[in-house]
Amino acid sequence: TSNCWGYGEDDGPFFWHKGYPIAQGNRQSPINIVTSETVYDSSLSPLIVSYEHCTSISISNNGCSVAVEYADTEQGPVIEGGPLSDAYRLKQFHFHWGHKDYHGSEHTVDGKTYASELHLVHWNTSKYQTFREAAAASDGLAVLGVFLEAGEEHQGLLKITDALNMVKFKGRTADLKEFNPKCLLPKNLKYWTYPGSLTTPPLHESVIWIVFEEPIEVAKKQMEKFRMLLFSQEEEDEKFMENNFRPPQPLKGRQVCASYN
Ligand SMILES: NS(=O)(=O)c1ccc(C(=O)N2CCN(Cc3ccccc3)C2)cc1
Ligand SMILES: [Zn+2]
Repeated sequence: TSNCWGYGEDDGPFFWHKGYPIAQGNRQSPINIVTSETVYDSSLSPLIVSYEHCTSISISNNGCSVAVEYADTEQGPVIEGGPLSDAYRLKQFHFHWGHKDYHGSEHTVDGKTYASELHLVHWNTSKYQTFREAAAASDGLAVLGVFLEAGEEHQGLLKITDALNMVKFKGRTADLKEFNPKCLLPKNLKYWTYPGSLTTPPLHESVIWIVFEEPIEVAKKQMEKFRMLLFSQEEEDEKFMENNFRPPQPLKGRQVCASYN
């Protein structure tokens, strides 16, 4: 899909509102999470992550990130509980990252930026027939956000970072079977949750965000492998894929709930 939007000086997040007016809507993502203003919500039940049956299909460079896709089957990996009233099935996960380790995440915490942010994208299969339909509905998607910071090598992520050289160019896809993303979640599943949007066009306000407080550690050399990916196709001028993050958007009166006190 040749997008007419990107992350450059002339097609980046500050221009997206021209093609997608919702960019200036009332529940846009990401946001800066001000921890002193989050509200502990004792009614939030524990998040239930059922990733046992994990049939990953492939890893692909879609020109704005690198994504691992999952089969759309009944017994696929699902999440429920927490702020969710229905079961949401995992469709794909992808990452956002910076030119250097000091920035790259989309959400920020008291202004702190992380090297990268992993998004596990799920859709409400109780209420909608397809991902595309759910992606346009106010309670259609639930995305888990995991912060990545530079530190120890992440064993679980090695299978992903070692596959990146197979999808260097935009439009490339490679097999990636049986990858279970449970290993990418932090030990502590304390989270913040708030109503938001897709952070890329079409920016639909259809996401219940669940952002884990605890980052996972990945090695600097693993982060560097993301930065050798390209936004561009094989024949085009080489444009390294980096800084593919949208900056924090206005909260517009929304409340961020904490799953813990
Ligand atoms: N960064 S993020 O987690 O917020 C995120 C970004 C993109 C997607 C995603 O898979 N798509 C966005 C919608 N698009 C398909 C589509 C649907 C309706 C209309 C047009 C196009 C694919 C999901 C989550
Ligand atoms: Zn994302």
